[in-house]
Amino acid sequence: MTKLTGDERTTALAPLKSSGWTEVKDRDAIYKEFLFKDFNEAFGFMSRVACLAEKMDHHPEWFNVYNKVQVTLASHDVSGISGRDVRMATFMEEILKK
Ligand SMILES: C[C@H](O)[C@H](O)[C@H]1CNC2=NC(N)=NC(=O)C2=N1
Repeated sequence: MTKLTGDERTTALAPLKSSGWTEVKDRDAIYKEFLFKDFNEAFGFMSRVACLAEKMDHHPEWFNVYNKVQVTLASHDVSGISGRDVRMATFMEEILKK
């Protein structure tokens, strides 16, 4: 995996930022808080992302309490944001629509 920098990073993050993702202050990572109807919905979301995470060998940092899922995405191997983070965040946005 390759760390995204400069214009490439800006371009890749633009659509995610318009979907509510923010850049983490003290590290090169992106963050979003998802709110669902209830725990069942929240955990269903996490289950689907978990399947992708295993397939991609790329894992979110996340915290869940009841209907809330707080997600931080970063690529540890490159200490920054890679295309894998963009792909995973994009997947999360797509499954919200289903
Ligand atoms: C050994 C294993 O393939 C690596 O540690 C993978 C696992 N999952 C990962 N997840 C994330 N978010 N970043 C990584 O760099 C990463 N690397």
